[in-house]
Amino acid sequence: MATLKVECVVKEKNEIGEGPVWEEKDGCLLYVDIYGPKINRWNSLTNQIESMCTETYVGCVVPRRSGGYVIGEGTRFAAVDWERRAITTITKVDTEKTNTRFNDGKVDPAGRFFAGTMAVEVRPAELERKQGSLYSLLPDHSVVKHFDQVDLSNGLDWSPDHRFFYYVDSLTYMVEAFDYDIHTGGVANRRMVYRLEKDEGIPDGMCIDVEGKLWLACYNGGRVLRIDPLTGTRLQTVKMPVAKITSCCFGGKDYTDLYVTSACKGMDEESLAKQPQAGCIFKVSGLGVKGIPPNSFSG
Ligand SMILES: O=C(O)[C@H](O)[C@@H](O)[C@H](O)[C@H](O)CO
Ligand SMILES: [Zn+2]
Repeated sequence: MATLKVECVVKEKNEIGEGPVWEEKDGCLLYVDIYGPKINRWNSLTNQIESMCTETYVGCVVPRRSGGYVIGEGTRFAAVDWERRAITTITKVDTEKTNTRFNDGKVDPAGRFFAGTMAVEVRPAELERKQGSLYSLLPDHSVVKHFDQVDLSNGLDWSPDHRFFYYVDSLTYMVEAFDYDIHTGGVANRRMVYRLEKDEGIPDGMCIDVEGKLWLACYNGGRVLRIDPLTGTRLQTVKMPVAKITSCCFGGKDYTDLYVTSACKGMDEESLAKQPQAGCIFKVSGLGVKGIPPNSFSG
């Protein structure tokens, strides 16, 4: 059995590091700093970081099958030409709202880009409630609104057999499941999977492994949890060296390493001194489990 190891690999701090995605072809980790606002790309072989500023808060970035990326930025879905460092609007959401922004997002196994919105925070986790919605951007660039009344749209992923969609609205302190129809891209039959315990903090980003178990980043909880969504039980707790853990994805050789993002926004000097790695990105190895390669937006 491999031994568990937690290493700080990206030492450049993010205000809110989020949305990690492994790019196998170049051995790179793609992620955003929501408040940078920036899209970043860390090369695991050279240890170099390439960055690109966005106009406003950027919640998520995903690869695009035809090249480049798609982002959920402010209230628009936009296309990124990484070589040219150019961003063009695809379409807007939340057009009737004035104070929302995209947060976490991910591509489903059929190439649809799912991303949710939330009210812009006054302080971390302090915001006008019920302002968010969950959307998907389809290959023809039309948008589906799946539901509204969301407080803080966050982690999402699909079961390996595509039958379930797992979702976090952070302020519910739960992980929830829906039945998923991979043919229509529709979600139905919402129910609770796991409720966080007090010291586990606020549920944030998450990803799934090949065994269909969820890896959940716990903001203010300083840990990542492995949860069995079918039984609703916590299988494992991985303690991290900083409290504000925001998201995770599998990457590296055969997708056996878990890359974990964190934040430092809103921390005072005293807690920053105690947690000098807040905002950095960590690699957890030796978990003995594999992740699933990320999907690319097909439009
Ligand atoms: O990373 C995110 O998803 C949010 O945009 C952040 O603001 C925090 O994680 C949130 O405040 C904690 O719940
Ligand atoms: Zn998040």
